[in-house]
Amino acid sequence: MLKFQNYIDGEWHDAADTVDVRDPANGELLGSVADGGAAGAEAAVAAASAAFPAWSRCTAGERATVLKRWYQLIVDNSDDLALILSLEQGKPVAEAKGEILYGASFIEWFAEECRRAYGQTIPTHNAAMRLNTIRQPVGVVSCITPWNFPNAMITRKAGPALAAGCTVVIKPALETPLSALALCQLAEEAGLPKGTINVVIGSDAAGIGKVLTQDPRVAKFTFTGSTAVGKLLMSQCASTVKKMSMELGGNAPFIVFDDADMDTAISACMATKFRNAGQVCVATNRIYVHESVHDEFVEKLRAQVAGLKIGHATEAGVTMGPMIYRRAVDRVQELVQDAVAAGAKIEIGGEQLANGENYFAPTVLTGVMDTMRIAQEEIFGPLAAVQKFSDEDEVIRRANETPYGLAAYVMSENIRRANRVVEALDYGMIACNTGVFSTAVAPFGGVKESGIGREGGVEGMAEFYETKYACFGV
Ligand SMILES: NC(=O)c1ccc[n+]([C@@H]2O[C@H](COP(=O)([O-])OP(=O)(O)OC[C@H]3O[C@@H](n4cnc5c(N)ncnc54)[C@H](O)[C@@H]3O)[C@@H](O)[C@H]2O)c1
Ligand SMILES: O=C[C@H](O)CS(=O)(=O)O
Repeated sequence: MLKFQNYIDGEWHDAADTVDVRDPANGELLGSVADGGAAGAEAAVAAASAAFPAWSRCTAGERATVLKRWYQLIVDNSDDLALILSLEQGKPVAEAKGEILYGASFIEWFAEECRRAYGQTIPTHNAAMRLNTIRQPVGVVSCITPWNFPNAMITRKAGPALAAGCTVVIKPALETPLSALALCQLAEEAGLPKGTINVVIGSDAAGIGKVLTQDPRVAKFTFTGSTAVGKLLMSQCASTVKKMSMELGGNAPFIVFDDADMDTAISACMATKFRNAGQVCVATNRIYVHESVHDEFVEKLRAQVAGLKIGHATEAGVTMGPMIYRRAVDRVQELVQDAVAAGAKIEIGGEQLANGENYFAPTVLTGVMDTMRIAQEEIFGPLAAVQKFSDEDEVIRRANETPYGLAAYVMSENIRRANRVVEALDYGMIACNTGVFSTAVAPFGGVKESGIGREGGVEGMAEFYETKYACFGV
């Protein structure tokens, strides 16, 4: 059986115990990984702390050179990385390849951006003083990441952190550790100095989390995952007043106005709803369709959903794989049953599939209401919940009636309406007439209970610096 280790201080470490990694499509054992636990996290923080002085003293150009080598190695090995990702997470290989290249783009872009970490000379308020600011890396950054994008959610943090001169400790999800370890293998080959990047795997997520959120040597904690866990980890960071960034849950509205281009709306809805079997933080969660175009939309969406090819990630032409584990399937089934019991109608799907215990049929429900669980909760599965609306003010009010505020989607060919609605929606990111908008060059993140801070763009670079103000008496 394949055995994998934790990567700490530039070395590969075994542990007394191991955790199994399985293919969610069929339960096949892919290998076992050393269970590093809290002790591993302590060692990783110590390594990152020891490596920080030298790495932060490198010039931006020196860091950029190493990071660009890492980027190129990821691109050169993207087929292998995609296969590893698909086997442990379940998404079709083509989607996994897209994630690998998307993830690599954060390393490439921030390797360049760190050269522009400018300070300021400030016009003085007092002739006897000279004022300026400098930007310095915050220090050791601890990261906890989810299973749904096991490569890109790491590089979206490690890219800017390392570029800024920080060092990182990463705890990936237990379901998908292999992608993180493969990134370390390539980081080592690229020449990232020992201790700059560390990955600790463990079944004791809470114990590892306490180290990563409470060790005084950690300057910043960055988390991507559910809002519930994010709130817990935020509270744990308070004891040492850590800088934090939180990329949390979503409940995205997808609004189709009567002046939408229907083919665009259908294509965007398919992309945002069924990518990764709906296990995406910015996945469409509530579909609001103007009453005048509702039936046409449902008929066309249903036809597209019927065309999805379900199967194993490595099977040619497969466009949707399994969900990550059984309890996720059971929860989607519960949401369907709750909605149907309250009057919703199953247009297609609505049941588990015979492909395997983690497969749920891509599903379209109509007659959904905002009061149903399916509209109140993050679905995180291949379940499209459609409801009607009558006018713009009504749908904006309904779309905003959620504690979440990550992503929203507006389908309209009317530029004036699109601008009005973008300004009125309480979300961190809004896509108009498109379904996939995430990029390294723009700030990704949410408001309200969807998170704090941004990843990507100049805002994403700033997350890993402190701005120091210096005042000189002359
Ligand atoms: N906003 C974003 O960018 C974004 C991106 C991806 C996923 N997500 C969200 O993540 C959720 C799905 O991912 P998930 O099921 O892995 O989320 P999760 O919150 O259950 O787990 C996320 C990570 O936290 C760890 N974890 C869980 N409990 C912990 C604890 N007590 N202490 C320390 N670590 C702990 C897990 O092991 C995993 O590594 C969804 O809500 C989705 O919206 C958000
Ligand atoms: O689910 C989490 C990811 O952030 C989605 S995306 O690939 O960045 O759009």
